Amino acid sequence: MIRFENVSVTYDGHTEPTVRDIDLDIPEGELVLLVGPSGVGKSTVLGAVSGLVPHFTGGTLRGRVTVAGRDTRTHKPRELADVVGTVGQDPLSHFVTDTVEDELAYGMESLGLAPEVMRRRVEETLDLLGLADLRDRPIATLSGGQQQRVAIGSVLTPHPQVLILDEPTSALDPAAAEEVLAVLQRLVHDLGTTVLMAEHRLERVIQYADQVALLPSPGASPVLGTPAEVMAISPVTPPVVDLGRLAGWTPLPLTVRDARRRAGALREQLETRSLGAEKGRGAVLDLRLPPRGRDQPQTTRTRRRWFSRTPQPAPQSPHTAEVKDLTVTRAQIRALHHVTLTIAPGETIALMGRNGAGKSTLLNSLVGLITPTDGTVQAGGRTPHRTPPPDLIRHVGLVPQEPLDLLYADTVAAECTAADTDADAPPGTCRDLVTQLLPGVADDTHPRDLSEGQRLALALAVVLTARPPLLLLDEPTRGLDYAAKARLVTVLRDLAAEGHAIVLATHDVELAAELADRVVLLAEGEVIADGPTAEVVVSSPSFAPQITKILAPQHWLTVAQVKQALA
Ligand SMILES: Nc1ncnc2c1ncn2[C@@H]1O[C@H](COP(=O)(O)OP(=O)(O)OP(=O)(O)O)[C@@H](O)[C@H]1O
Ligand SMILES: Nc1ncnc2c1ncn2[C@@H]1O[C@H](COP(=O)(O)OP(=O)(O)OP(=O)(O)O)[C@@H](O)[C@H]1O
Repeated sequence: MIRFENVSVTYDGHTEPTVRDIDLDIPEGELVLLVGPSGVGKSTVLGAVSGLVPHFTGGTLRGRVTVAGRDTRTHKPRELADVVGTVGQDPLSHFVTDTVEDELAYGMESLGLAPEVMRRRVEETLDLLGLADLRDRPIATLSGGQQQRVAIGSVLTPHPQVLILDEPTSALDPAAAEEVLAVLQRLVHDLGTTVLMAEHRLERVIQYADQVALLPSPGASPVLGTPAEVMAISPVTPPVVDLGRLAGWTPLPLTVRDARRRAGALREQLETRSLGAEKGRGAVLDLRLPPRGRDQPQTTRTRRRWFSRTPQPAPQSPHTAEVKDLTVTRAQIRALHHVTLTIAPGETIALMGRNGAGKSTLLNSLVGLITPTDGTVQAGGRTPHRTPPPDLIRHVGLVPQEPLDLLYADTVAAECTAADTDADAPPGTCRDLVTQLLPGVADDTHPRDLSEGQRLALALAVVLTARPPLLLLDEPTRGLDYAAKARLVTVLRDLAAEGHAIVLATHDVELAAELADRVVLLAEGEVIADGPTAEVVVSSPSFAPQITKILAPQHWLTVAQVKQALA
């Protein structure tokens, strides 16, 4: 159904091809997962199928890509629209209409489907993707995850033979991600739809894949095989596979269920190693990194420091930020309701909860982009929405869900120079941070042409240049591979050790397990849980990481903890 014959893509201004000599044959009715490190060319491969590469991106495509027999070099994306449905990494750039229902119908209208068919499919899709309550909503008022669901729904309604999805679950909460993947699997099984999907969070998707195509490194040929075959050699692997490797299990488990069946001996071993732990529980609290609260002596940290200067302390309050009784109503929609929260220096908080729960609204309130309807917000002793941005960036910085919202310059180098100037930081500060986060980002690249992961690294570096004592990150692992995520974790831990408070809104349960001291769970705009990570995630099946599920009833969170216990 999809065939690549000796395909190379060279973007304008690049001397070397981004992807090289790709031969790939994807049969009809299969769900194939495209995996590989950040920036390796996954979006480029997907774009070559939908025709966006090279028709919209520019550059040169050599070789031949055919979809359902049509050559994508001679057929523009418009001429493939009856066969291929595409969801890219940025749903907002897709939308052509203003409301949810219109958007779901749009693709079918362009194909001239009968009104009664359109009506039925819109209703089906609203139900399948949990969008019925939002049907009349303007798209601009939806949360990131709600928009991603609409974007997926809008390509499903015309029932294309081929679906091309670039990180379709990146903004979805864990339960919504499962729902969307189950819908895709049903299309594959019942309608014979062919799905090619790139996704970094393998823990969410690997069990749905018939085959996995791995791009191991830039310019290398793809390796196609069963999920188990590819995971055995892949540089990117989910926690369940990492645990399998650590425990020496063959074949490697791909699902929590597989791993639980094998985990008996490991659990026993861990039980005996977790000295002092009460029976039936692991030593998770003992083994976690020492709490990074403000009482921790900073001298215990030996890791290299990221910044030569220490962050400015909050002037009056012992807290970095305080939210009291905050209510935010936006266009008659109650986004937050009586939220009270204090954030201490050195603390890392994961803000979790379903799509639309109010996470971004809370972060935006802390950075002054939203004015409270009721209640108060203080950050660094200031009231954010009344503080001029040049002053505020030294107290609180937000890396938004869409990093491009923060980037204005034409090149990476110009963006970094501007960030150094705005923050009054030594020249080169921002550029060094970009390199540390994601090596290999070229100075003269336009931020728009960076891969998703590279853009995030740049936006994070821009914000960190001002060394704000309060750092806010909205869904920071979108587009990041496991290695980039590990580097992000290191950076954030170092910042926390220096006294920066960090709040991440995230659906990435593995990241929360790895990094957060504390989890605040929001539901429909209210705080429904606030406590130590181990307690909050372990008691919630949706938000528990893979290792917790595999080793329950013991309370382990990450492979690193298990490794440390076995050492
Ligand atoms: N339109 C473009 N012009 C120039 N370079 C581009 C363009 N699009 C992508 N690139 C470059 O090609 C490389 C591969 O990018 P691509 O987005 O395909 O990677 P990816 O594997 O999808 O990354 P991620 O996992 O971070 O989304 C990157 O170095 C990127 O900077
Ligand atoms: N501009 C807006 N106007 C009206 N309502 C809005 C607006 N932006 C967001 N909302 C609504 O406010 C609620 C909270 O949205 P918010 O973006 O804070 O959720 P979230 O928890 O960050 O979601 P996600 O996980 O999907 O990013 C949702 O019901 C959303 O639809």
